[in-house]
Amino acid sequence: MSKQLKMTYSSDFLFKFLVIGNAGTGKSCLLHQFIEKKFKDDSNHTIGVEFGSKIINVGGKYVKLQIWDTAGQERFRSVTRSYYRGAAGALLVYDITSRETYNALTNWLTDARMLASQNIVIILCGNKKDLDADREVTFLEASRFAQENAELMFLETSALTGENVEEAFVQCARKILNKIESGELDPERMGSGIQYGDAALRQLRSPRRAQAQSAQECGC
Ligand SMILES: Nc1nc2c(ncn2[C@@H]2O[C@H](COP(=O)(O)OP(=O)(O)OP(=O)(O)O)[C@@H](O)[C@H]2O)c(=O)[nH]1
Repeated sequence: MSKQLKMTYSSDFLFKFLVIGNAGTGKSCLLHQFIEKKFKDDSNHTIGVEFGSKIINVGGKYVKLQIWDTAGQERFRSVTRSYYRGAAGALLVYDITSRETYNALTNWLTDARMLASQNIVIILCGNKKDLDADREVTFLEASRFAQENAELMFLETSALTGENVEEAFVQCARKILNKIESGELDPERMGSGIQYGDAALRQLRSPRRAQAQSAQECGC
């Protein structure tokens, strides 16, 4: 199968992802930039949740990300919280030009670990990196925050220029894959937020089919 076809039709894993953080930090724009490779310049507040999906190649494995972009506004919190369950990964977004969005990170982290899973893999994204002149949160303090909070991964991103957007999703997916490979995460555990994709299922099924065929052939 050609690489292009495999990208279109097959995946080894499916990961459920969340994008969380205060309203106006650029969550919908990050998702749009990731999927469409374009800046969404007419972005309105998200009502409840929106959905996007994309297949990425991580170290030779094809991973389908199913991404829930949640509304940051408090009035939607009860709806958005109901989508956290069983998420394997999350982008936790603040706006580098707004200290208020940075100060809210601890609450978002607590929610994610309580409602999704204690093992959820989170990457902290300081978005609007292009607005450096208006910066209210330094790179250094956010790096320290990330280190002090169970070693979150951390990147500054720009949904406007696209800088580090793909990297954020890929780094998060790579960490989940590493945890699967090391046995720390079990895709078969209920609520892991991970499923085998169609390519992996074909591989899992084919040895059995081969066994059944050889049993038939030998008549036992
Ligand atoms: N300069 C700049 N502006 C951005 C960037 N990302 C988003 N914005 C702007 O920030 C505003 C909010 O972006 P959204 O993506 O709608 O924010 P959100 O976090 O999804 O907001 P809610 O849906 O209310 O939670 C919009 O006016 C975007 O144009 C960025 O990287 N750079």
